[in-house]
Amino acid sequence: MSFSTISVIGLGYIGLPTAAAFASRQKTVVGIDINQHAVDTINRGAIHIVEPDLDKVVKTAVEAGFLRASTQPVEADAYLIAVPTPFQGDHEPDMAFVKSAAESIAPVLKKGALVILESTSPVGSTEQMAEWLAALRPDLSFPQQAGEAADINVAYCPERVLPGQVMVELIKNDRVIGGMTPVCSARASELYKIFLEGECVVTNSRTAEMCKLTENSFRDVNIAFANELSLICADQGINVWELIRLANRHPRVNILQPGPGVGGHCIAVDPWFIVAQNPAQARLIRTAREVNDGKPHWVNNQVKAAVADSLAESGGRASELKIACFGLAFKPNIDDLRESPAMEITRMIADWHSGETLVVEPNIHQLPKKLQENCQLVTLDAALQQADVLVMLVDHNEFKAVAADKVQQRWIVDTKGVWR
Ligand SMILES: NC(=O)C1=CN([C@@H]2O[C@H](COP(=O)(O)OP(=O)(O)OC[C@H]3O[C@@H](n4cnc5c(N)ncnc54)[C@H](O)[C@@H]3O)[C@@H](O)[C@H]2O)C=CC1
Ligand SMILES: CC(=O)N[C@@H]1[C@@H](OP(=O)(O)OP(=O)(O)OC[C@H]2O[C@@H](n3ccc(=O)[nH]c3=O)[C@H](O)[C@@H]2O)O[C@H](C(=O)O)[C@@H](O)[C@@H]1O
Repeated sequence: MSFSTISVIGLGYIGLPTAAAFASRQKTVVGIDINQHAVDTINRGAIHIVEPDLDKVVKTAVEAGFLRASTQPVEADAYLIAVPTPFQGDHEPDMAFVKSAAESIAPVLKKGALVILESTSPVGSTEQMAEWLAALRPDLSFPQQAGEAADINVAYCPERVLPGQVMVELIKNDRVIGGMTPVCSARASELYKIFLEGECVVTNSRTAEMCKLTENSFRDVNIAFANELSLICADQGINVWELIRLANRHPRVNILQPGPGVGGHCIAVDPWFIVAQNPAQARLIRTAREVNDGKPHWVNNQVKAAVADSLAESGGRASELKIACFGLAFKPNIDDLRESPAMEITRMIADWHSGETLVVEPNIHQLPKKLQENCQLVTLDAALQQADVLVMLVDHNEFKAVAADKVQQRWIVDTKGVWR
């Protein structure tokens, strides 16, 4: 059965680009979201999130009548679920959004439909989702009971696009396709081939779930290695950036970059899904999370030490000393402040520092609420002129463009090796 109507459930950073990609290939796409503002914005041909080039694709698709958004699920040939999968409590996966998305489409499911879970999920989630659907639709057969002959096909197809490059990677990346049966995989591959230039690589749903978690855990563990090195080097009086540059000259060594910690809502979250399901085995993955989560506290202590040294030297008062934090985003050259270690560090500093805390973030126009009370958003030049202690948190291009010899301050805590 071909796909005339495709419905994407959850129109955020993943769902909206995916919906727009199908619509740009002249498929009728109905995007569903519980957020009325998102739905209204999309129906106006605009977007409610920041991602390069997404606005143009959405505008064209909406104007051409291929994409519309709604809060009400509709009958479709294929459903792609891209709702949040955060953690709760002691880093346990929270599957409530996936459950309610499944419950919302169950009444409109028709024989022959394909349901794909795209949300990053613990192993076994796709089978669980199929159970939820089956319980609500006893009139239809599902792969867990009927195998290849099922009325409904179900697959897990994780997304691996890099924020900031979504519109390119969505089309070009290879895609892991984890069907609950080979027929489910074949239909899911057929669906993605509508816009995909990368390859569809077929496996089962549990392996596909683990594959997504593995990719992000691999990166987290490798960043933790770099972050651990930065702590060791600080104690040993070694420049960690030079050290990594030298070590990476080895043909089989490729160390990532240390920083203020790991941010965003994926790499700092997904490894916990492996730990939650495999607490005894996932020792390295847990430790990597702890190393990366510990880095903001270490940076905060470095800033405290720099302030103490600066005051000891100048004999000045803490309340007269200005600290400038450079960058708030969770990584360079974006405006996304969610789960950002730079934000966390700035907030910690502003909490204990009795003098002014200046913030430079070229990608925003207003400080987030949490910082409005005791921080001040200033320009790069103003911060460089006024501050006594500099804290480099994000290697935005604007900061890298400032030559190190133009930075006069003696007290610099540089988590990205930009000026030190
Ligand atoms: N953002 C990223 O870079 C990547 C995210 N992922 C994964 O994709 C999934 C979605 O992430 P994002 O798009 O970033 O989240 P998001 O928060 O940007 O968007 C999720 C959307 O789902 C909507 N929603 C929540 N419950 C709903 C329901 N029951 N029915 C309809 N809509 C509902 C929300 O209102 C929101 O608009 C997560 O599992 C995430 O881990 C995977 C790869 C990359
Ligand atoms: C394995 C992998 O590269 N996963 C990607 C990742 O996107 P995300 O933007 O979160 O990743 P990122 O660029 O590594 O940044 C994560 C965090 O790690 C930090 N970071 C990154 C690289 C590095 O050498 N050092 C470092 O400290 C960044 O500053 C940031 O705070 O997670 C995405 C996701 O799953 O949401 C995934 O789709 C992307 O492909």
